[in-house]
Amino acid sequence: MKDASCDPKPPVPLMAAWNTESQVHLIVGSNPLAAARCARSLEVGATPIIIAPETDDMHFTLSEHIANGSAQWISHEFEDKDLTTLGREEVDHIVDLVFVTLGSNNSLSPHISKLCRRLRIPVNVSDAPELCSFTLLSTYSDGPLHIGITTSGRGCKLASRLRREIASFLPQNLGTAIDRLGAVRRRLWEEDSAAGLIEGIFDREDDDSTGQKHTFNNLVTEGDAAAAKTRRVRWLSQICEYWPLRKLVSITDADMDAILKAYTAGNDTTNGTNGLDALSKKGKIVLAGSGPGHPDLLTRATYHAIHNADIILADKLVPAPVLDLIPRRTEVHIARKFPGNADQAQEEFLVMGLAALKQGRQVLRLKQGDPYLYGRGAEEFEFFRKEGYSPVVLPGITSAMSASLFADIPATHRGVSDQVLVCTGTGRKGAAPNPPTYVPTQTVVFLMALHRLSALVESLTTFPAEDTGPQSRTLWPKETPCAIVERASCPDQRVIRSTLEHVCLAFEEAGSRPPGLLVVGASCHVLHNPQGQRWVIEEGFHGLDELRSEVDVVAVSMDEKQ
Ligand SMILES: O=C(O)CCc1c2[nH]c(c1CC(=O)O)Cc1[nH]c(c(CC(=O)O)c1CCC(=O)O)Cc1[nH]c(c(CC(=O)O)c1CCC(=O)O)Cc1[nH]c(c(CCC(=O)O)c1CC(=O)O)C2
Ligand SMILES: C[S@@+](CC[C@H](N)C(=O)[O-])C[C@H]1O[C@@H](n2cnc3c(N)ncnc32)[C@H](O)[C@@H]1O
Repeated sequence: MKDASCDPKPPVPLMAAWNTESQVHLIVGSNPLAAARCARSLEVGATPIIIAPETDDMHFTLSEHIANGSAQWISHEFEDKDLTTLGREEVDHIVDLVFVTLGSNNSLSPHISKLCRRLRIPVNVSDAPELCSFTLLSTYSDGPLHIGITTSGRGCKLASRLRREIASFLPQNLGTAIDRLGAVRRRLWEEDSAAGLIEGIFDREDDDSTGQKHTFNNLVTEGDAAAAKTRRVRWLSQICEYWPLRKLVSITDADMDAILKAYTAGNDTTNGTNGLDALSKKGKIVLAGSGPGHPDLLTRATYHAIHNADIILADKLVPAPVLDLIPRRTEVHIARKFPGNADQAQEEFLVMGLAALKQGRQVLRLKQGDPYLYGRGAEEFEFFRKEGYSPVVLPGITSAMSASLFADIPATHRGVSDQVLVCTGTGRKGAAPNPPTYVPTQTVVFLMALHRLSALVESLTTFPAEDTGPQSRTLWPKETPCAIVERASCPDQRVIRSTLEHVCLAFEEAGSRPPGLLVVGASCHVLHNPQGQRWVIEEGFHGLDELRSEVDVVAVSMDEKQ
């Protein structure tokens, strides 16, 4: 294999998964590698044709495939016309793919590679990356799920190790769960299409920026039965986005039906609890925040509460790695806080929490970030206090402050920013909140803002056309630095650094990766300045995991000293 460090060009990302069913694959050679290629072609539903002269050392599995008719053998040395005569009739007999297994020293290899490229036939030449127009992936499959790994010719053993490691992180039966969710999605799609509802609203909610008001919130006010169906589609996307994989794979058709019917059912709030009020043991409730995403940002108090609870009522945004810390036997419910259903889901949890308390159980109401910051924490506190159960409230690291930190944005910075404002980008019932006035030394953090980013940025930088009277606020200059921070503290954290002028386009091109927030103000460019570029996108954050392994290393070496 060639030393990759000498490659002149860095590898570019790959684009497609390929359906090779019924294709004709030409395999030049009869050695063990040819046998492996032949097996792979058969696995993906293609018909392999072996091109090799009469030989004594035909690999035995090739001989078997030829003998049982699954592969065809043309016993001659490769001829140019093989490429254009042995393929399927429907593609004018041109073969679909060519594997050359003769090695890079054989003069036929570059010749076949050149010919294939001219004929637009994908070609792979073993041990000669420069002669390949494609490389093979090390794949993991589970039903409809296919994960392919390539190191772009740098290390096939490493690729296969990575495949195994990634696969070992995935729960069993993920393929079946994907099938089940796919079937529900299709069903909803068909029902909604029949009702004439769906028009590009599947995963994104920023239609309001284009003025096309068939968004979710509009549907609420219309309140008709058909709108309910459209909402279910969005609920499904949220389940796929937020639920831990472990929970997703254990979901049954009945669970799915229950979730999707919940909207119309309205008062299905008990979820299995039956109000055994008479027990003498008094229940206790803890209301805790779980931090922005990474489990290491939990407080020790919340960690203990997780381990001591009999029942955990977790909000939808509570990060999956935090949910993974919950002991297996603990009863867990995840809020059905899907767009437009927040009040109902909230009510559902209050009823469940109270029922559990009356049974004398330890209840943990787990919220994301900090429980009091846009988390309805105080409402819940009041509710339970009135019922005679005052919660113990535990703070959590809020995304409002930590997301900017993890994106290297200092909320205040001497001479640049001397104040911080945290606000919501979406008001009650989806209303547009009053935009804050421009303060040059302020850092503003907008939560719940990205699904209506364009409208928000517009409101910061321009006055509405009809608003011609005296203005009580100053507009934010379009050159104001800003950043979108998504999935802060998680390995898939993403930061888009830009200015108010370009941020919407950047976000539109990048697509959303919820949850995320917008930070606006001069402090955004203190540590990273895009230097004239319209935007810069930074992917990934592993700081906390790296810290974790260093601590582990120290702990081990201390153990050894003892
Ligand atoms: O008022 C409404 O019914 C919904 C309007 C709406 C809001 N955010 C929004 C929407 C659109 C939507 O959810 O469809 C928009 C909204 N709601 C939410 C998110 C986060 C997400 O789904 O990714 C987002 C943002 C999505 C994005 O920007 O990409 C979810 C949300 N809203 C909220 C909470 C907290 C909670 O319910 O306990 C939660 C988290 C629930 C969970 O983890 O399960 C609460 C919320 N929603 C809202 C506010 C601002 C209220 C105000 O300023 O008066 C507040 C704060 C509050 O009630 O104290 C308004
Ligand atoms: C309803 S608010 C709850 C905030 C939470 N109580 C807190 O203190 O972080 C939800 C919003 O928090 C923000 N958010 C939560 N986690 C985040 C994360 N890891 N990265 C970026 N933004 C996040 C997003 O703006 C999301 O819309």
